[in-house]
Amino acid sequence: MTRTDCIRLESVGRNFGGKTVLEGITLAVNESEIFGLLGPSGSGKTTLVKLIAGIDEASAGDVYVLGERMPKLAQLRRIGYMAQSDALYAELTARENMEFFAALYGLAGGRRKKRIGETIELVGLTAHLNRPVRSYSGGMKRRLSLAIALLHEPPVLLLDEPTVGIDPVLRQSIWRELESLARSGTTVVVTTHVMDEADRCHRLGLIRDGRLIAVGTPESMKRETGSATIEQAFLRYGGAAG
Ligand SMILES: Nc1ncnc2c1ncn2[C@@H]1O[C@H](COP(=O)(O)OP(=O)(O)OP(=O)(O)O)[C@@H](O)[C@H]1O
Repeated sequence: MTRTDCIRLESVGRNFGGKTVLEGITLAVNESEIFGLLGPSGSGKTTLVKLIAGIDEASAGDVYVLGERMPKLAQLRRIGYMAQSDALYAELTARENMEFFAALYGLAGGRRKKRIGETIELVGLTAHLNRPVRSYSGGMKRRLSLAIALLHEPPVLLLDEPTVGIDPVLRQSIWRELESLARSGTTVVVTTHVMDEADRCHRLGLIRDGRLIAVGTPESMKRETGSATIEQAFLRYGGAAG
């Protein structure tokens, strides 16, 4: 099957002050792929996702999403981004939050209503739609943030630890949805610490100390390192912290 690059990073680096957080990242993510970023805490996963989302700008190299050099404001409508810390309005209800973001993404009328209903259902919050977000638990806020990232059916989904604080049953249904979205053409980049989630990704990028130390399918990574699990493969590639 011929597939095109959806996200392309060329020699990307990011420094904060004198500190190098990402260095020499070259990577292509295909259309319709679920690509997982795996790495220890502080290895640079969030920074990389923010560069792809166009929320932050690379200090070196180039980032392209759907052929456009990032950052680019007009890409907002083509990207669904779920940050690690929830960007929600606590005093507004879930519905009001969703209405706000739907308007920002240019969703109107019947489509807006339909998408709010569909995405809130997916994350299991339909019964809580009219409650103010300040009364939500941490896991409920994560779920609402995920629903918002999915609202406008973006061709590119960037999810930073989307299932933290979400129970295993709901986590399964969210993964099934991500797989179904990918089958219908959505490109998904997801950061995770959860090894069984890593196994569900089509390909993985292992990050350590701001560098991409390996890229491949979960199976090829296990085979190449003679490992039974992704965790073991990661350690054999040199992913151990410290
Ligand atoms: N705005 C910033 N200014 C200075 N340093 C930063 C900034 N943002 C990130 N960093 C540093 O960059 C490094 C990578 O952080 P990042 O959040 O990308 O890691 P991560 O792999 O996503 O970690 P975690 O899994 O804990 O979320 C860390 O050392 C962090 O302190």
